[in-house]
Amino acid sequence: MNLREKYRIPDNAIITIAGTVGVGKSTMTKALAKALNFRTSLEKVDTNPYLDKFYADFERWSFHLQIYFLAERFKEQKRMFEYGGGFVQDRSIYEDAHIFAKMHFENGTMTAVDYETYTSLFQAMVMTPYFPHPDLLIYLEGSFEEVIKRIRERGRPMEQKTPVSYWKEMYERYEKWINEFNACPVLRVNINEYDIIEDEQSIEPIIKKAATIIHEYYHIKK
Ligand SMILES: Nc1ncnc2c1ncn2[C@@H]1O[C@H](COP(=O)(O)OP(=O)(O)O)[C@@H](O)[C@H]1O
Ligand SMILES: Nc1ncnc2c1ncn2[C@H]1C[C@H](O)[C@@H](COP(=O)(O)O)O1
Repeated sequence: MNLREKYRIPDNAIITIAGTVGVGKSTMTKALAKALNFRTSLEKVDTNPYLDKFYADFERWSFHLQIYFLAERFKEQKRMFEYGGGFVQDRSIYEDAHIFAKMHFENGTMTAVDYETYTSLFQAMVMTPYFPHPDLLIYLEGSFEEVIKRIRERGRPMEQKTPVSYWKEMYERYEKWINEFNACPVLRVNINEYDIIEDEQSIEPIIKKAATIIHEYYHIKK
């Protein structure tokens, strides 16, 4: 019996992993999908045609990048729906709009017209009754120092060149965002609570808590 069966997580569930850059979403996505025998929906960084350009010049490329991410995540949403669920997704579509696009607009690195265009497209695509929200959003959180350490150790060149103040602002925006987020049920997990790199079993208590929230949610929805 796998952990999905043991904790009676529906085989059509969609679980999204959220959190700031470097906190451990991709690592958790892969480990959780493996433990549940689910598919993954991963954020592809290496093939993103705008990401390097964006980090070199926010003002020039922020709109292009947001449109690209929106399209990619929407296509992934469609793929998950077509498979009938059973996915763990690396980052939610909500973070694109409510963290990244908003931050660049408020910092003047996305124009008001571009932000308005982006927001109206996001709302038309996502904020509708037809858009299937995840069954659970697992929010990963840890200290800012640990997040920075992980970004440094991972060593993506464009992220190394970005000032620490950028990551600090994003970290603070994430904390505020998750306190107000209510589009679907949330499980908050501190990154000190598990170590799936050293100990695969440490994911089981997280699955147990996830199952409890999903069961409560299904019960309420009935
Ligand atoms: N539980 C963990 N313990 C130690 N290091 C971790 C853990 N999870 C992730 N990492 C490391 O932190 C870095 C960022 O992780 P990643 O999953 O790529 O984050 P994200 O997808 O949130 O940007 C990677 O180098 C990864 O190996
Ligand atoms: N919507 C986004 N806008 C700007 N930058 C973004 C967005 N989504 C992801 N990113 C960046 C941040 C990182 O450099 C890479 C991958 O994110 P990660 O949290 O490491 O998975 O893309």
